[in-house]
Amino acid sequence: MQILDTGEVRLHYRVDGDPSGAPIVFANSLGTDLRLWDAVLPHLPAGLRVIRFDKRGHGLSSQPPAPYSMGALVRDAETLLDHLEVRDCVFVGLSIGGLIAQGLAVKRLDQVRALVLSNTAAKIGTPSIWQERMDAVRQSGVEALADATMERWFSRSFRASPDHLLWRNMMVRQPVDGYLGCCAAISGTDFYTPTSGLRLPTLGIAGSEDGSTPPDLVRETIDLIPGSKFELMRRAGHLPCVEQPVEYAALLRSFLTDIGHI
Ligand SMILES: O=C(O)CC1=CCC(=O)O1
Repeated sequence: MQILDTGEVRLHYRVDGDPSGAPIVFANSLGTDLRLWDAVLPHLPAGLRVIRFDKRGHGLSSQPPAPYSMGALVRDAETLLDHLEVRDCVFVGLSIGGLIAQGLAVKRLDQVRALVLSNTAAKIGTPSIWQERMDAVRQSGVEALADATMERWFSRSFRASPDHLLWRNMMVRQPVDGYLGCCAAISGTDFYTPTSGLRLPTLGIAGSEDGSTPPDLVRETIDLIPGSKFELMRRAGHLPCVEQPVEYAALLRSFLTDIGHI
């Protein structure tokens, strides 16, 4: 377990794989921690330096009081990558992790050479949707959202298996400030204009049963970046890396090969 104290927040991160390999960085979604990628890692090509972290207010990172700004979340990733002396990484961001990915690519092209925008968009939801969620959490805690969230996160077939309950547990154990803080950051983010200016290899991944960022929404964002590629994972929800880790890793492998990262 490793911790970086940025002065604003203590960030929990993990580095696996080959310390001198080509870097790949994973940023997870609202209500999940870096274990989101556990099942994908064993299926990644050998020789990568694999970096994961818990964004502020999630997992084992510290919990500054809500609200957070997207600028702060991007700065956390930037500070961690500077600390680890990462240049030219492939940054894989899922959902809010994909917003962080877009913000970081706009700011630090020296750190990011390619993007994987998974189950994300340039703008996710509307301020009124996020306000409703924040009100519910303030009143009744994160658990109040859990059942509805499972329907957005997972396909019908995955929800029929008890495995999805582990992810429900992960979600309800996230600190209230972390959850609220990230809702506020998402609510205040519209990256359509900056993302339209990005020129770097990009892979978009969507899940056919994603109730949070449906395929058309993901595609609309991916199409903002010329030359990008889009993959639809069938029978998967918002977290295809959990439901279909082998297939998800295969998409990453093929993208990494295409761009000459491995
Ligand atoms: O909870 C959800 O609906 C899924 C989600 C939206 C943004 C994010 O990071 O996760």
